[in-house]
Amino acid sequence: SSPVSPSHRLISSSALSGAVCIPVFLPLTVLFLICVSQSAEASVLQWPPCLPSADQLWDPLAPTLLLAWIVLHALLYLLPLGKVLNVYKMSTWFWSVTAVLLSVLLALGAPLGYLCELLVPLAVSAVAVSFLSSIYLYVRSFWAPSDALALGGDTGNPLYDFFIGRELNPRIGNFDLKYFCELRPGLIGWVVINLGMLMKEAELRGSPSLSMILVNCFQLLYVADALWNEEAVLTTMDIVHDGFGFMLVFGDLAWVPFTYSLQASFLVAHPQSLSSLTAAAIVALNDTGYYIFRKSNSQKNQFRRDPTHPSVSGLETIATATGKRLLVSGWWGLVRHPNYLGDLLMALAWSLPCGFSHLLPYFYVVYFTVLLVHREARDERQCRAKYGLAWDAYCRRVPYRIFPYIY
Ligand SMILES: NC(=O)C1=CN([C@@H]2O[C@H](COP(=O)(O)OP(=O)(O)OC[C@H]3O[C@@H](n4cnc5c(N)ncnc54)[C@H](OP(=O)(O)O)[C@@H]3O)[C@@H](O)[C@H]2O)C=CC1
Ligand SMILES: CC(C)=CCC[C@@H](C)[C@H]1CC=C2C3=C(CC[C@@]21C)[C@@]1(C)CC[C@H](O)C(C)(C)[C@@H]1CC3
Repeated sequence: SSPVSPSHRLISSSALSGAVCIPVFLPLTVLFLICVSQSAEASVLQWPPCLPSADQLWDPLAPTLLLAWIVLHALLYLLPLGKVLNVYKMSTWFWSVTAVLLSVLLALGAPLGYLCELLVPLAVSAVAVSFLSSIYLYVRSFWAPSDALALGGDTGNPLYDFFIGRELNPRIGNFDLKYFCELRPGLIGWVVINLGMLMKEAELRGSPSLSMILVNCFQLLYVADALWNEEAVLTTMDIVHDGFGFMLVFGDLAWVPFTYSLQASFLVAHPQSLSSLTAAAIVALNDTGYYIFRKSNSQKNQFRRDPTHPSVSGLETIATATGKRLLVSGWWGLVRHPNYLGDLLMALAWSLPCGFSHLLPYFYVVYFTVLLVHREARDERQCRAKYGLAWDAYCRRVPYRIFPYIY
């Protein structure tokens, strides 16, 4: 007789091999990319590939700083301040606390530029914390009731379930682990690493370059926007559908801070000169991307919260069998994912200050295009299953997915 429970689903061999290879391949990719960004050649195509030597991997200061950083954010999250939505703590105020703390540290002369030397051991520590946290999440999921498990995260295959995550929203009391990790230590850590690179450049060359200032400002705007609009993260696929396993833990704690900061890390060792005119054009591109990203996300969020609100009540919609309506005019009538379009324009603007001499600063644009195209296909499948014929009607009415007249 088969020991497979009825809730267990069959997984393809390609999905299983992905779940086995990715936890090895992605951490190595992070170390490789940091190493390339700091090497003189900065070539991603160099053979043999650039990897840190064994003695570069470890510095006892790195895990100490990382754990202190995570604990600081957990304590700030636990403070009884800020609005609570369901069990989620909205704490925009806490962004200002972090900013004040950082300013005090800088005023006291904290050598933030030293983060540049610590990048590799910090990334190794973040990978170790990701593995340990994912093991904890996997084990504790066996005590969770079956309705707390993510669809698709309970296949019965330990490797796959460890990777995808069994439990949907693991919590310790009211402390939601997924929501905490998605928006706090990694995302804010990314901004701090950028700032460290800016300080390092100032130490080396007397002042930060225009390229470095642009990269820091663009990415700070992106992170501040995410924290300012933190309610919106509650409706993303990651929070609503995906289990909290290695993929998301590693994505939040290691991938985001250490690969999203590659442009800043590249600029420390590879200074670029930028004319004011080029800088102005890049700022215009980033602002256009941000405008599309913010307006389209806010339009959908407002419509989902209150379709009778004056800012969205005049928009054309189609009805679906679920009772929910779909927007077919405004931003969501331009393409089916206007928010991805804005995000991709910003991604390009973050790379352009690094010039055209190297591929590495464009890693983020390439990775992000692949991620969003894959995500769009996944969302499309879920929406078709949810809305059926109404979704097909929406697709006929708005034929392009991300880029008008192209894709
Ligand atoms: N920087 C990064 O690394 C990443 C950034 N992002 C960004 O995160 C943001 C959120 O992205 P994501 O969670 O993927 O998805 P979206 O915010 O695009 O949400 C998709 C959902 O919106 C609803 N929807 C789709 N079309 C319509 C319509 N016409 N009218 C009304 N509702 C509609 C559907 O849900 P329902 O109908 O159930 O409400 C659908 O499932 C994006 O801006 C993206 O760019 C995402 C991933 C990584
Ligand atoms: C290769 C790999 C490990 C992929 C894992 C994917 C994750 C890195 C991303 C999945 C969805 C994300 C979101 C954001 C960051 C990256 C991850 C975690 C996000 C927090 C960035 C800021 C945005 O404003 C956002 C809040 C909309 C966004 C939500 C999704």
